[in-house]
Amino acid sequence: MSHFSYQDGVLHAESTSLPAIADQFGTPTYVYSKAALLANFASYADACAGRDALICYAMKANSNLAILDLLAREGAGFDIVSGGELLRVLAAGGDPRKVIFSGVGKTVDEIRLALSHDILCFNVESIPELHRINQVAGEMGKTAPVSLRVNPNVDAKTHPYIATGLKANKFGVAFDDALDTYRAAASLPHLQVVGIDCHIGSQLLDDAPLLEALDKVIELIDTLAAEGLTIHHLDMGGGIGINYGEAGEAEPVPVGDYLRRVFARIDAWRAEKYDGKPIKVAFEPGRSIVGDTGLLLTRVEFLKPGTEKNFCIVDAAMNDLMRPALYQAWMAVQPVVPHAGETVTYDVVGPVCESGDWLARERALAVNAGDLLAVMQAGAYGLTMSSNYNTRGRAAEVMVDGDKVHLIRKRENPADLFALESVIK
Ligand SMILES: Cc1ncc(COP(=O)(O)O)c(C=O)c1O
Ligand SMILES: N[C@@H](CCCC[NH3+])C(=O)O
Repeated sequence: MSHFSYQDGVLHAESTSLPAIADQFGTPTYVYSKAALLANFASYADACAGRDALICYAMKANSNLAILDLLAREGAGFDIVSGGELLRVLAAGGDPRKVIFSGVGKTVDEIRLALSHDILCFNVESIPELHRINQVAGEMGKTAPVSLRVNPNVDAKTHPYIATGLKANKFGVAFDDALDTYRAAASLPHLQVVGIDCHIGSQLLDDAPLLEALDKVIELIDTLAAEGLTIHHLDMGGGIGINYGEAGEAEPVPVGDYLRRVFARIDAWRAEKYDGKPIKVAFEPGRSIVGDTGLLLTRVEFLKPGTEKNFCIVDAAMNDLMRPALYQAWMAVQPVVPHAGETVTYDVVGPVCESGDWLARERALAVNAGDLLAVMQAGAYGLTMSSNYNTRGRAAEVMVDGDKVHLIRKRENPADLFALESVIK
């Protein structure tokens, strides 16, 4: 069920009208639905019920403290990629013992911070990183729990910029080198090998590549077991996509179906080959938790007809939502109050000084200056990837809960943007 719907001809988030939000908070503003967020998390949690499983929300998708707090209260763990993200988890009251630390370039300070909070494990991506973690753990008198992120060389069949599991990608340890890398990890005194991880890419609509990766990972666990190395947790990464509403776009696999297939394979393998030994299963979903829970509310500034193209110039821009500029991503744009009128084909663009500053191309819209538009499915990789380019403050963020609206991030004002700068005296 969508938590964004037209009621009496006006687009609402739950039971709150978007024009009321624009009046109160201005535009551009990210608008999230609390009910949608909880429903998405529940689709993971329900499929994991009764199992030794952990859902580590990949907070890079949307790291607003209000979102982290709501998910932590539902029992979520977190997949982090920086010390800053760990500090956000702590600020939101999340449990560091449910934190998995991913990423190819963890610094000494970040490793120290993570060890001081006893995180669940480090997903390690190279041998030099193993040595660095071993050294820091030794200096702190600790043992660091590690998993290796293996790169199963599976084609995720997604946009090349967001595929991560191929040999040519910077991520993970090559599958063929995994055994040696595990041996290296096991030989280091301040590391404890606990798990295995893989993440092959994002916005996957079909789970076949994920299951193919799982089969390869299971094969590797068997090889490791034959060497006396027991794996206690298996991390499937994230990657399940959402429907962005483009014509002809395939439906994403339902989360529950995917998880059930993962568990079925793991159960069959454990019974047949792994002597029924326990294994915790972790998932790192990002987009499928928050993607369809948010939209970007923007107002039309000008209509600019042209000989080759017509432009609908809005007050949101690539700095607010860079997915279209960065990946040529297709995002749905809906009028907040649809009205009869001439339909014209527009490129919906922002005020930033770049030709790449567009949010949508070739869209048929009946629209006037001053109208509100909603860029849909903007809850993931929206505000977290935004910037201050052109000294534009980041958008406000609000969370709707029924007919209540909570401001969860104030709009940045220009003075905030240069507050850290100083002129040379
Ligand atoms: C290591 C890791 N885990 C999880 C995710 C979350 O992916 P998604 O938002 O596609 O679920 C990402 C981003 O692609 C990632 O790099
Ligand atoms: N940022 C990407 C997804 C990549 C996820 C990072 N591993 C997007 O907006 O689609």
